[in-house]
Amino acid sequence: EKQFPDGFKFGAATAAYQIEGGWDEDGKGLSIWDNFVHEAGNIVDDSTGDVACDSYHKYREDVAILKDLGVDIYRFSIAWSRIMPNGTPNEINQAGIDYYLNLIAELLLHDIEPIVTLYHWDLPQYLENLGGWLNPQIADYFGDYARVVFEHFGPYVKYWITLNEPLATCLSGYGGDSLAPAKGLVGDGTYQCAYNTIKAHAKAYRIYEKEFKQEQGGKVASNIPSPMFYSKTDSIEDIEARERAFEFNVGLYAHAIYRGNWPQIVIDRVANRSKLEGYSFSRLPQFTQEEIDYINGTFDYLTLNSYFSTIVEHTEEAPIGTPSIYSDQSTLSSSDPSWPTSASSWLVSDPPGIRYLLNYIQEKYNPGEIVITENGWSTVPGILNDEDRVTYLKGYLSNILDAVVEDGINVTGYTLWSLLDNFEWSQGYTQRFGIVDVDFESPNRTRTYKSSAEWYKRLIAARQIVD
Ligand SMILES: CCCCCCCCCCCCC/C=C/[C@@H](O)[C@@H](N)CO[C@@H]1O[C@H](CO)[C@H](O)[C@H](O)[C@H]1O
Repeated sequence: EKQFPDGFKFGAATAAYQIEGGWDEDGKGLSIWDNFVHEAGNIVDDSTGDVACDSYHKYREDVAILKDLGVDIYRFSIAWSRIMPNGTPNEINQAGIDYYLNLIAELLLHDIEPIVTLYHWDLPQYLENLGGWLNPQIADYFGDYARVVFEHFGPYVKYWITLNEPLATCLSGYGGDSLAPAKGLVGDGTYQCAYNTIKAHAKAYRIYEKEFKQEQGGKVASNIPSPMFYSKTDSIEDIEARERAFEFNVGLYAHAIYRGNWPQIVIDRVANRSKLEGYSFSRLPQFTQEEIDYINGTFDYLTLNSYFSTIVEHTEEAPIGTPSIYSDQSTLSSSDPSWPTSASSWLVSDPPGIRYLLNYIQEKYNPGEIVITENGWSTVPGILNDEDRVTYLKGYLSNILDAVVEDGINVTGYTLWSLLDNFEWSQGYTQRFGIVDVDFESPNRTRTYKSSAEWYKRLIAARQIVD
């Protein structure tokens, strides 16, 4: 049997808003998610993350579970407004700092390495009032936040992720309305947000590089979510459509960091359509040469979230009308009917896709090291015997193993999404991604292993795919 290499690290992932609760405790400030969930109609089951898994109080129990599973790494995020209530450095909340120091200490005590995300979608509301990710100064605010994080936690953390899935923030939060702050600015907002998130990431990277790296010796990267994109046919049109889909969804956030500037196809198409729409400038902001040089190369590794595959085909150019990133992109996406479906409309299982994708990403960005920071499966609530999740994970991990052993891709870690059932954003508690069930009806938020947790524990112990 093929073995995962010795240095390969297994783990699990969570995010602050989805598990912590304690939304207004001990001096924490409000985030855009605290406000979004309290507005009726935004979350399908009208639930909130006010308590969620109550990990703010139960983190020791979470770490005990991680220890029992035998993981090497745990990916979690810091809630910006828990340590800086309004997002600015003029007020630091010591109780928030202590919470994360205690969590990290508990992890290290059990030989579990933290991998820490600075921003997993919970922007301090005060910064949103200033324009959020559309405010050109947000990179400076993020830089100040990053500095506080590195100062306090840097001695204990070696792997940093600046922003989780900027694609989701920009496309669904500012371009669309399914994530907070639901701005719905599909033609302009997505690009301005992308521009600012890239500059914020680069700022944090450069601060670390200049002020902390020598002493702390850690690695910093942004986060890239990507499905495997297949072209529907071998026609030139569909192959080009597949490239466009990749560049408009992945390249928009990765190209400037790994190769310099936006992808050329995005520059050309948005400029062209903007002109036809009557704009005197491109809706895609331009990087100056100085910005390109500052951003290019701001990575020490690559973190990849990947769950599914999609089939892309060319579609006729949309008539000039309301500006939209979708018309700029001009592609259609579909699924293969043979791919098993989950409780989430977008999540289908295509295990070989992850191996193709890893090869594609390696060739395109040559990042040196890749950590898969999210991959997982959703079910409806209440299922402890989650055989479909085990089948999915087995297929994906087996293909990841082949990518490492057969293809020589330097994937050094894997943090499964998710350790616990948790608050699944606008889907509330209707979709469950945990390998550990959480009883959201009980005040104790009782945790119970699913079959997948038992299976993952055996896999980690064996360091090979197990039945
Ligand atoms: C990555 C998307 C590229 C778009 C390519 C077009 C293909 C069309 C299909 C559209 C589906 C879009 C919905 C995608 C959603 C996921 O990528 C997103 N939910 C992943 O975010 C992480 O998901 C976890 C489980 O949902 C978890 O909630 C975590 O917090 C997120 O980081």
